[in-house]
Amino acid sequence: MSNPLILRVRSALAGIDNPKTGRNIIADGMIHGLGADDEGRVRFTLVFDESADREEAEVLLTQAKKAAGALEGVSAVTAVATAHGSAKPSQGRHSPVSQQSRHSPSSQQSRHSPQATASAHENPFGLKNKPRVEAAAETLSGVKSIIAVASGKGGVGKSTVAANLAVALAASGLQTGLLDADIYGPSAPTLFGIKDKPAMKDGKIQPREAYGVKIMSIGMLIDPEQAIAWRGPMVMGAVRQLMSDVDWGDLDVMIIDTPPGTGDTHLSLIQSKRLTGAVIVSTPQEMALADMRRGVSLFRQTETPVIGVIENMAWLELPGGERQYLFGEGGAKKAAETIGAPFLGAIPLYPELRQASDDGLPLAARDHPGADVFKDLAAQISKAARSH
Ligand SMILES: Nc1ncnc2c1ncn2[C@@H]1O[C@H](COP(=O)(O)OP(=O)(O)OP(=O)(O)O)[C@@H](O)[C@H]1O
Repeated sequence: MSNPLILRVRSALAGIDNPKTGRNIIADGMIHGLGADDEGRVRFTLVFDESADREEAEVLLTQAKKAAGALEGVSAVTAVATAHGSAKPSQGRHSPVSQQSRHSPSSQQSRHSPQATASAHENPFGLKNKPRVEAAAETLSGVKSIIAVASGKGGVGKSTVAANLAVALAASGLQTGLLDADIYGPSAPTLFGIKDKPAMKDGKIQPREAYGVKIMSIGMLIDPEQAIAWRGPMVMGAVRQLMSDVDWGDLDVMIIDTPPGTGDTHLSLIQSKRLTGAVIVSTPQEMALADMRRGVSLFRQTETPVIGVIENMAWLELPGGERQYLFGEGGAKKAAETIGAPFLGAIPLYPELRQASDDGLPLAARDHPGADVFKDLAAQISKAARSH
């Protein structure tokens, strides 16, 4: 989901320290949904802990906006600060730092109770009114297995992995769909080079098709900036409509790219009772691992099988063939063993993967060693999906 401008913004933001941890805000994983369009309009969300105070959030937000806005080629910056929910499954992941009542019982209730679907916000795409998420999922009767790709933390490459897995699954002969439900930072349009809006036919949204994968992204339906402030009922409505208003037809497997963390999207998917299982993507370093454990725990608590853990950006291969472990060696594998989740494999850091993603040409569809890595992961996932 990045382009050269995004990379420059990332490095400018990496110059801003979080006084609480002494690390920069990129290293702390606080920047989510970073995007930029051809006109140089940049957007991102700055995600804080629930414990962060409002003043501190506003200072960092101002600094971040200023740093991005000062870059050549940036015409506008839209950024908001949100609070990161705790890992408790009864809470959503994001709530605005500025919102006074974010812990109030009524806001908890409205997030996840079935009655929440009766909210006026339940129809975010402005389509016809729909029943609850469980019922919406019934319209996916032609879809044999549904796999959520999740990560505890942002920026670990979850969307890149989800997209390439979908391409590899399709290449293996399976009818495959990719539902990009990463509400706060949809990437599928960039990863597949899809620019235009999807067509409607007989009242249903038609998924796009690329590399044999049927693709629908929330980013094809709305401007991601609109979704930044969405909470429980809106998110639930969006997930429901991505399931029931899209003409998915018959699929062997549907991959769902979820937002980082554990929040309303995950709960909506779990409530749909259609998840075959979840795959967790993590980088090797400790901070990402702590979040990964929380993700695994949410799925386990709700009896959603954890198909396994994928370690991304595991190492960089040097020209002489040596491996450089930039984020530590084998951390995700060890963590998977500790928590008793299968380890599916490691994906190295491929500079070409980032380029391929920016160019809208998934690496899994190319003649590249990375394509074999995704092929192997896809084979394990489809085998596991058949057994669940
Ligand atoms: N194995 C890899 N090698 C090189 N670059 C990678 C790799 N995996 C991901 N990337 C790059 O890292 C960046 C972040 O990846 P991506 O957007 O998939 O992460 P994410 O976890 O989905 O992020 P978000 O939290 O914003 O949803 C992108 O520029 C992507 O191209």
